[in-house]
Amino acid sequence: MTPDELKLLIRTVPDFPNAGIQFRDITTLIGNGRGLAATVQMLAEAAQAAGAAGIAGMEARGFIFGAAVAVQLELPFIPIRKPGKLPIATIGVDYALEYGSDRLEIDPDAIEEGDNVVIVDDLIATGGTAEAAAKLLRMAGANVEQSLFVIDLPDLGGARLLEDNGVSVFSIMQFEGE
Ligand SMILES: O=P(O)(O)OC[C@H]1O[C@H](OP(=O)(O)OP(=O)(O)O)[C@H](O)[C@@H]1O
Ligand SMILES: Nc1ncnc2[nH]cnc12
Repeated sequence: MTPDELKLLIRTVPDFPNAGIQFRDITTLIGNGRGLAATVQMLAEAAQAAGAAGIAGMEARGFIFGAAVAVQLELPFIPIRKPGKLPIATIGVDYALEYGSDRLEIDPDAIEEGDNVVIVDDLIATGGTAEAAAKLLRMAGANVEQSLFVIDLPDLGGARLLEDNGVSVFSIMQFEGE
């Protein structure tokens, strides 16, 4: 399947979770087996090209794609979790969302110093989540140079924010001015 065909599998829901937000829902993409497989394949090829030694994914939607990419490449998966979920002393970063704020935490021992870790998530909007993830992974010793997304919303400037932080951005599809 092509990126344009995959884009047709995304469901857009207006005014969710707040008025004015066009919610790009991946439920309909992952509900299509061929679509899910093609998406994971594209992300895995990009992760391999970036020389990934590990894949990090953000709870919850980033777990779907990140874990699948890690399995495909036989690489470790590093879960970046919402607060209070890990049963150990964590390191964490607070961040702002398109519709609210949150916090991400990881196991500080999950990464070997200097490991090339690639970030995978379903969507980049303001980039706040991915910027926080990159900061956390770097605090834990990772080398973070590449991030991969199924969807980019360029109007919200997240990709630019990440590039300004030294993290390249790859996305399969974009929703711009629509
Ligand atoms: O670029 P940003 O403006 O930071 O937004 C993108 C983030 O928002 C969504 O996650 P959400 O926090 O809604 O959580 P979920 O994966 O648990 O649904 C999405 O999965 C990204 O992680
Ligand atoms: N517009 C949007 N659609 C789906 N997930 C999102 N996360 C942040 N903004 C989003």
